[in-house]
Amino acid sequence: MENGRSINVKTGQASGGLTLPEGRDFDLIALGRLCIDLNANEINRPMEETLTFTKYVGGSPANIAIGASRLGLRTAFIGKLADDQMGRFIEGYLRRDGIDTRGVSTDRTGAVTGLAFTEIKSPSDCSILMYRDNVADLLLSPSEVSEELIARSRLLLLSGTALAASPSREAALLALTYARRHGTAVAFDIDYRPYTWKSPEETAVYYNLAAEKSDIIVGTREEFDSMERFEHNPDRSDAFTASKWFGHAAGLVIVKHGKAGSVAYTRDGGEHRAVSYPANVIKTFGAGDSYAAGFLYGLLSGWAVDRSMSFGSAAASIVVSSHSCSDAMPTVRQVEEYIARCERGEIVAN
Ligand SMILES: Nc1ncnc2c1ncn2[C@@H]1O[C@H](COP(=O)(O)OP(=O)(O)OP(=O)(O)O)[C@@H](O)[C@H]1O
Ligand SMILES: O=C(O)C[C@@H](O)[C@H](O)C(=O)CO
Repeated sequence: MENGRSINVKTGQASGGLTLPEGRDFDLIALGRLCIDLNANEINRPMEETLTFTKYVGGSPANIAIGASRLGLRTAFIGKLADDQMGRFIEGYLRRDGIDTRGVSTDRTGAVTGLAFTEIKSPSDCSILMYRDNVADLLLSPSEVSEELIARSRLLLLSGTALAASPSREAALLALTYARRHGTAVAFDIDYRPYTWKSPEETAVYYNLAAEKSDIIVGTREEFDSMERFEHNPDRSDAFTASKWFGHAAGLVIVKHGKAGSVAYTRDGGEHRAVSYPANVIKTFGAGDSYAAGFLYGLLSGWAVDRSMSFGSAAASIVVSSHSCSDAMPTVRQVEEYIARCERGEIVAN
């Protein structure tokens, strides 16, 4: 059965058997970094030749939270900001976007805001230069994680980079404990950023610890590979990956494959494949965050897995067709209009 651009290869329950709590004050609470993107204005050339940048709020979990809020989800954030102009810029942006920031604390030790300089050599050749020394986001401490906010939320979105260093690592693991204690669903976005970790072994150990307590795990094939260094999956099989996590708390495992689309496996045996929507791509990054926001919007709205994947895919096409990530996060109407335009053949991929 097809739903837009997703196909139920093996149908399970529409929701994949996943039950998200109802009757909470927040739909989604994100935990992780709040940073700044500096996207090159002179695109289609290396960063050595760029002179000017546009400043946006960045950080994968920040992008996802902004995307969720723009889609109408009641959204909160747990994180730590630098005590400087960048930190105040970010907090003001989140508040203006309707995101509850009472779980966001401010560092007083002189730590700084993480910067992501983005290089757009071509629509398909983009990279990110990240400055992450002494960043405030990794100083989030366990005592700054609000159990109450997590208990009042339907879903906790945990970004894997929060596990990269202490005390943020312990804060993230404590948030998972709170979520399990209060029946708050957990979506673990692997979000592997190599430069933030000391070794691949450390990455694998902590990612596996977090994933074992997660209901939904989403990542690229490469990100799942980084978690499987102690397993034998020579074919890099997505089905093998999913089956591993159904032996723990997971009910839903999504593997993203760039322009080729995505595949979702559910504990009840479902397998759903979604193709990407056409896009006039400016830059590829931001796809994962917008996909996650759109997909989680669908699940939290009670939609079936395949419909949620299709919606997330359309949101991703909108963001990769834009210069920014956070600013470009679409509303429901914008996603629906984009889908309609694609169905009328009005959008041609570059
Ligand atoms: N070039 C593209 N054109 C259209 N859709 C795309 C493109 N690249 C990615 N997408 C969509 O976005 C989804 C997630 O993209 P991807 O697999 O690149 O995740 P990611 O690597 O986490 O993204 P990011 O680059 O933001 O880190 C894909 O499943 C697809 O639906
Ligand atoms: O996640 C980061 O730190 C970088 C992001 O801010 C950037 O927008 C991106 O790469 C999104 O995928």
